[in-house]
Amino acid sequence: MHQITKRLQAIVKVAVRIFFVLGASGDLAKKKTFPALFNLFRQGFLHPDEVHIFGYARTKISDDELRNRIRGYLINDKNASPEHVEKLSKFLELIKYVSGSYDSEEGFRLLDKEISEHELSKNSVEGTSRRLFYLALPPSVYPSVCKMIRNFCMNRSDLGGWTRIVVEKPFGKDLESAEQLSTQIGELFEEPQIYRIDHYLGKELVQNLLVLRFANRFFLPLWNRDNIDNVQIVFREDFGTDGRGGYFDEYGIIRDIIQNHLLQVFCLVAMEKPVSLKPEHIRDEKVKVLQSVLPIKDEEVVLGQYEGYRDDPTVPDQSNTPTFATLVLRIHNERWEGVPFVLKAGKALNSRKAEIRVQFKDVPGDIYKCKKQGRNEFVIRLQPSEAMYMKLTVKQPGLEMSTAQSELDLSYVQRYQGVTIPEAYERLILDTIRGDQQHFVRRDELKAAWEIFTPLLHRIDDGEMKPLPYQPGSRGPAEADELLAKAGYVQTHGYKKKTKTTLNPHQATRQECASA
Ligand SMILES: NC(=O)C1=CN([C@@H]2O[C@H](COP(=O)(O)OP(=O)(O)OC[C@H]3O[C@@H](n4cnc5c(N)ncnc54)[C@H](OP(=O)(O)O)[C@@H]3O)[C@@H](O)[C@H]2O)C=CC1
Ligand SMILES: O=C1O[C@H](COP(=O)(O)O)[C@@H](O)[C@H](O)[C@H]1O
Repeated sequence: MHQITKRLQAIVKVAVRIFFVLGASGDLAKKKTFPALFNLFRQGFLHPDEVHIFGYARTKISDDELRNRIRGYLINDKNASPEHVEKLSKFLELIKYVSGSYDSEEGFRLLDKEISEHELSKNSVEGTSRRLFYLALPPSVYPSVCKMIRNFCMNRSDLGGWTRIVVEKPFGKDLESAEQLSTQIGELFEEPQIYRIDHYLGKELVQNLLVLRFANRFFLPLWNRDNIDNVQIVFREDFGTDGRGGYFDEYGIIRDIIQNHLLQVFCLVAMEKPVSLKPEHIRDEKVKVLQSVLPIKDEEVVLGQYEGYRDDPTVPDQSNTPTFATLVLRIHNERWEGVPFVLKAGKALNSRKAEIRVQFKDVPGDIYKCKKQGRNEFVIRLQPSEAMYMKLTVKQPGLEMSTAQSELDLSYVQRYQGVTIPEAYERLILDTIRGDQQHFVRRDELKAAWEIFTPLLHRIDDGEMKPLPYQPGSRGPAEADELLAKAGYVQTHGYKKKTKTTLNPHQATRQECASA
């Protein structure tokens, strides 16, 4: 009886949440992890009486030195109100730093001792806190870190609480290494404790994809091979490897962006309707569509490397690593047979943009000769300036009966004025606290993703496929545009999307008519 009461007390009291940012001295921690935690704190999702944050890394610094390193990423000129400053100083007080290695008991025992002290100081029962370990670390140290957590830092599950780990991409380098990593981690933690984060799944418009597809009658009958000619999923950055050349050269653009971020978006665009919104039902459908992807053909791949990439001292002089790739995925199923999905990603290009472009087939029985105007397209811009718009043919306003391309435009900045769109990491960290794995990658999903790309990656690693040089600031190799055209994409010439003015719609129409 006494034992039961004690357990009940523990469960009732258990509210303490502890975040561990392992690799706290690194780039991701300061730019993304701590800012996301701060934003959650500011908005009241993390309560100062319940939460504590530990940074952990080998670098020998004090609590204050860590706080000073991250402070600049939590405040800026536009956001320095007295209220913000006060919240920031309260948040920084919650952070402590422990230094230790990633493969020895000492540091992790010290961490556990600190947690116990904290639990007791919060009048909670030792071992009962909810512990979230964020591995902001190179994947090479995941196995040893997970072992240390398992051996020395777990909550006592029979007393309540939980332990979860968040692991960052890249999860492995190919099918074999990813499976090996999954097995190593899987021997230490159950799948529901493992959160494989892909921050593209936390982006507002990526989260909107299933809503768009399955909550709108418009799209249900159109979303298939009968109506859609081709789909592009594009990521462009207008800067190079930016001090991360050493990391990047080991992975390349396919492992850095396409195998994870773009493939996740691809799944949401192409998968079938899940049985329900339960995370497992959604992830089941993602796995199915990945398993239906046909082997990638060499002639449907264009690789590039920007000129100057190898000037980075951390990049080998003979590097064969692509910084750009365009490739075609084809799905062998009833919905998508014959529809090319063109995935394109590149660094040091002419703009920074991520978008999905669904191009529809030509109108049959084209009495308006609108084929020459260009095809209908549905574009979902993930960033910058979230938007979705449909390019369509309309009557040109005026006395003449002529047609023109125009757009139905939902730009978030205009439609949702004053609404702050949360950062991807913020949303995903909140999911980990809530125990919602919908927007995280399941082990079998990861395996299916690597199955698609491993043969191609091995041919590139072996030097059998070579990247073409391209000018920084360009669109990438011209061959990529040729591949796109071969895949069936028809460029609309002479159309430019109109940005909205502040005029009311009536005035705008009159002005356009006047100038027409
Ligand atoms: N930076 C980014 O924008 C993004 C990063 N990621 C992923 O997040 C993870 C962390 O990335 P990032 O912060 O950039 O990485 P860093 O290179 O900055 O490494 C993070 C920390 O890990 C420790 N570390 C670095 N190299 C080693 C090593 N060889 N062995 C042991 N410890 C090491 C260092 O801490 P110390 O020496 O103090 O122990 C370092 O501060 C990676 O998996 C990366 O792929 C994912 C998306 C974006
Ligand atoms: O994971 C990564 O993503 C970033 C791009 O993220 P975004 O949210 O700014 O689009 C990329 O720069 C980096 O190379 C890659 O590792």
